Amino acid sequence: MRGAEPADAPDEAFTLADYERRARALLPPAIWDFIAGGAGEERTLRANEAAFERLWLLPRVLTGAGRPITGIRLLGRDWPAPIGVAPVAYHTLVHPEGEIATARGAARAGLPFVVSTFAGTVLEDIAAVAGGPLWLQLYCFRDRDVTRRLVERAEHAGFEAIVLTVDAPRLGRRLRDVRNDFRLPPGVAPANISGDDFASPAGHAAVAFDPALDWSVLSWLRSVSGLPIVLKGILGTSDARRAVAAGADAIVVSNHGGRQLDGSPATLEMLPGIVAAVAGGVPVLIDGGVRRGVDVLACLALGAAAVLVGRPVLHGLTAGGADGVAGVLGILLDELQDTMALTGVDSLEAVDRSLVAQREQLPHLPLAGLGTPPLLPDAAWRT
Ligand SMILES: Cc1cc2nc3c(=O)[nH]c(=O)nc-3n(C[C@H](O)[C@H](O)[C@H](O)COP(=O)(O)O)c2cc1C
Ligand SMILES: CC(C)CC(=O)C(=O)O
Repeated sequence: MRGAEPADAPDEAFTLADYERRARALLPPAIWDFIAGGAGEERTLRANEAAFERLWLLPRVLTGAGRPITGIRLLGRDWPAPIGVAPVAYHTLVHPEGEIATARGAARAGLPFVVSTFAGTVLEDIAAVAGGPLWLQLYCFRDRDVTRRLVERAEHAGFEAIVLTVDAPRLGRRLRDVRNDFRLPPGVAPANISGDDFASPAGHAAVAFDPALDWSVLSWLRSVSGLPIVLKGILGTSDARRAVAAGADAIVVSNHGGRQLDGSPATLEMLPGIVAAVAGGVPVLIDGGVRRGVDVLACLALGAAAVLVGRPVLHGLTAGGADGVAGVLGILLDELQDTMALTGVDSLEAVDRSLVAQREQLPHLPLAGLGTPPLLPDAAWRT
């Protein structure tokens, strides 16, 4: 239960949870399930959000902090806030203008948009309305010509980075979709790749995705594009180190929103170890379960350079097209500013690990010592 919540879909949305309820009330159940669902028993899906419940922020008082400044610089570009739109397939499932409306909504905040390989609208059309950095998310297909053409088109259209998804040799077993025998509705299809039968996302991935990718894919990608390469789907420290050694320009700590390996840990739990392993070598982004400004600040306190947000953007798009996307991102940004002000910091450089504590590690709380393994093994807390 998140705060004072209305029982039904609210008329006005003040939180991302409000947008989620509105979207659920509007979408056909099988489409809702495709978006909301995860793999297997959805343990990882639940864990992503639950991990944030285990962290408290520790406010500092009388710090003299003024108006919060949320801007960051990443891969050579200024972002007005450390928040971007995660790559999500088929925005046309929930709104006829699909990614065009999403790009317009993100543009209002000037925030970046990572466009999926499976976008339902044309890359060049998205670029024409975008207002912040655009990155292309890439699935590497068995057919490297199809993959290469997609990268070349994106580069030509002004996309600024390639986000290679590395956690999907095939799709995870998403039981809601299996039970619903989920198919894309007529009129929803990828707009930037063609020739295959895309109706069943899992069936298509099984035949089209390269199931045997290895680290050499990075040098192949370098041979076809000069754009920065971001690896999305890193969850372990050794893979994070390997990514830096292999020349990745950034990584996204992600479990694909709990849609791939059910039983893998929450991204927030893995973040501190990965940040330590990477040791400043490349920026570390994170996605999975970010639903509030407090969650954004918690990720930054644990060393993330920025967060990506997936499902909430689709909820906004469902509820109100470009306005809804702008609404979702605007709420996150407002909440981040509130959180910074109330925590006593006015710039993101001032955000560090001393701002968070794992609730089980606070000795004076009744929950202390109940056996939950520490999220922050070497966490310092201030009392
Ligand atoms: C409906 C849906 C479609 C997705 N499509 C893609 C995709 O095409 N490529 C990709 O790398 N990740 C995809 N993802 C994963 C997201 O990029 C992201 O990792 C995840 O949604 C983050 O978690 P959140 O939804 O809790 O914010 C998808 C997620 C959802 C919910
Ligand atoms: C069409 C799918 C391959 C998109 C995806 O990555 C997902 O559903 O998680």
